[in-house]
Amino acid sequence: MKKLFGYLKGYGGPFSLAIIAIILATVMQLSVPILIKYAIDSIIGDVEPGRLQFLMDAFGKSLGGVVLIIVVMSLLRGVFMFLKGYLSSYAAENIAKDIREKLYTQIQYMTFERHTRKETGDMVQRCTSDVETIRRFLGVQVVDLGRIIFMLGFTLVIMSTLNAELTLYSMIMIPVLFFFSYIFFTKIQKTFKKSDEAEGKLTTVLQENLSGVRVVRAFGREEHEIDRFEDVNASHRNITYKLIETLAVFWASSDFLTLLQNGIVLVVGAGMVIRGELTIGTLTAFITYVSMLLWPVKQLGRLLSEFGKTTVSIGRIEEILSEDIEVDQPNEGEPEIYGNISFRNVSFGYDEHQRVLENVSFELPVGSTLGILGSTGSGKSTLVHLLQRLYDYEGSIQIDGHELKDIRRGWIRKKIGLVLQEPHLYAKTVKENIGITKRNYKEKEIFDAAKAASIHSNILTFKEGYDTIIGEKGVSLSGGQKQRIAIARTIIDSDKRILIFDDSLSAVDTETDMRIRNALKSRSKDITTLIISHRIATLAEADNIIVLDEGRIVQMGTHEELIQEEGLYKRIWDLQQMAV
Ligand SMILES: Nc1ncnc2c1ncn2[C@@H]1O[C@H](COP(=O)(O)OP(=O)(O)OP(=O)(O)O)[C@@H](O)[C@H]1O
Repeated sequence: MKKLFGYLKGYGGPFSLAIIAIILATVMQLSVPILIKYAIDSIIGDVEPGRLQFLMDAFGKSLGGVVLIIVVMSLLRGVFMFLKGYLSSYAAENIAKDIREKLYTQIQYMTFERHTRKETGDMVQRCTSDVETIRRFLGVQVVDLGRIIFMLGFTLVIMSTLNAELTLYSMIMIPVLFFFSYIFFTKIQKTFKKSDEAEGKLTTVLQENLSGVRVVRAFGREEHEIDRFEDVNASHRNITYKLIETLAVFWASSDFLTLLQNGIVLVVGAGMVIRGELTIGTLTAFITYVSMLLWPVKQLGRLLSEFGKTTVSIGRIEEILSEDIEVDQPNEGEPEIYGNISFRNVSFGYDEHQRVLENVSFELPVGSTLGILGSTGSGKSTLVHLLQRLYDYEGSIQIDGHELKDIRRGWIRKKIGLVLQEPHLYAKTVKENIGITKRNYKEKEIFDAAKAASIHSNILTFKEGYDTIIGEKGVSLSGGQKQRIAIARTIIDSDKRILIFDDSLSAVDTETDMRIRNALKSRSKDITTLIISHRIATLAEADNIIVLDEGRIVQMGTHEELIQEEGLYKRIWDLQQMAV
């Protein structure tokens, strides 16, 4: 509740005006039965107007005058309802926009560790459906709450002025209806949560399938994928069905209670009319007012159930907003980075029970190249993650003598260029993709980077050259072309003092691989480079090579040294030599 009102901050003005507008609309609505009573009793019939003498003074016995005023009031009600809709939507849309922005910013700064633990589909759902639930609640229900309270109070006052005894009869069902709504609200909350989770799972499966479509086709997993989707789809259907069923039971039962209440008033009221204790006009007004009285009670139930759903959504959003984010500490600085790297007894595990790196130590002077070889899962990418300060580590990692933990994350990442094996390219032009890190790259800089990455001549063969759009709406690139564009995108940035190629030359042939490495070397002699590769030819020219096995360095040396000693390096070298 506190959180919900927190969201309203800054939009109190439009919300208050919306509530005033809806109260005025309700006044117009509630006045109509009084006018009808007057018309029936005092204009058509011959009953003394009593408290309604003021109507007699204003309209005399003119039915036309009363009808006219009913029309005017209905029009005014329409105007006030429009204002309420306009103002509350304005506030709710802005609040939803604010929440989305907050979430997006949080996601940008959330620690990498938290990111890897979250399912993408679920996150997308929290940023869309859950925000939508809050928007709907604030845009419709909160303002309705003002109307409900006012309507309930005002209807009761009018009714009791007309006839206190019949008012009591009209209230019999109120506690029943309210209690019923409350139980329903408690029950439905869990189902709403389950429904949200099922929707999240559905989105996750869909998202995974779309992004992994090539793997699915390659392994002929279509049927398995369809089965998997059918499972989550069926479970989503079942939960939603149960939800709708429960809601239907609620609406039907509450309608029954309302009708029952109408019946009670009609029977008791008719008896009173027969006994001459009530006029027909008052009974007519009462029947209308009973519906008006029970509507807010029922709405209160609905509001409570929507509130249940909204609290679940708020909880899911707050869960993301309260996740750990990368926060700069006061001791973290922005020292000049040249590129001397030193790992001393570095150990790390994604969880406490399993070490992924164990006592890793090596020195990498500025401008030199380190080759990293190791079987899958041996910790190569993890080592690179640590260098980017994505995780905390044990031991010491120093860059130019500064402990990595004391260097601001944003600063060190600005200085380190990382090319992944499967880079993510944007659905933009080739030129925009290469120059993504800065807006104002000159064409020559883009061409030079592309040339160094051995992709320039390829790009020129595309239909629109550097202006060709990459991705679904444009050209489909091969794995090697993607890798080379990603290399060009990384090396164009002259701020980078350290370059990391995480198996990012795997999809290019040996010759292109060599051409790229030579071009990089001649571009800048003082950039420190780390190359992870399964291909010995890619690593052979490195100044130093480490071989990782289950997180430990098991061999270290130059290519010439390593092919002399027995071990993984020589075994792979021999195998690759044989293949050649
Ligand atoms: N985010 C993560 N959370 C938990 N465990 C992880 C995470 N990332 C990697 N691991 C585990 O850490 C170990 C090392 O993974 P890493 O990706 O560093 O290996 P790698 O040598 O780069 O492998 P590959 O050559 O296949 O890329 C593996 O056992 C892997 O399952």
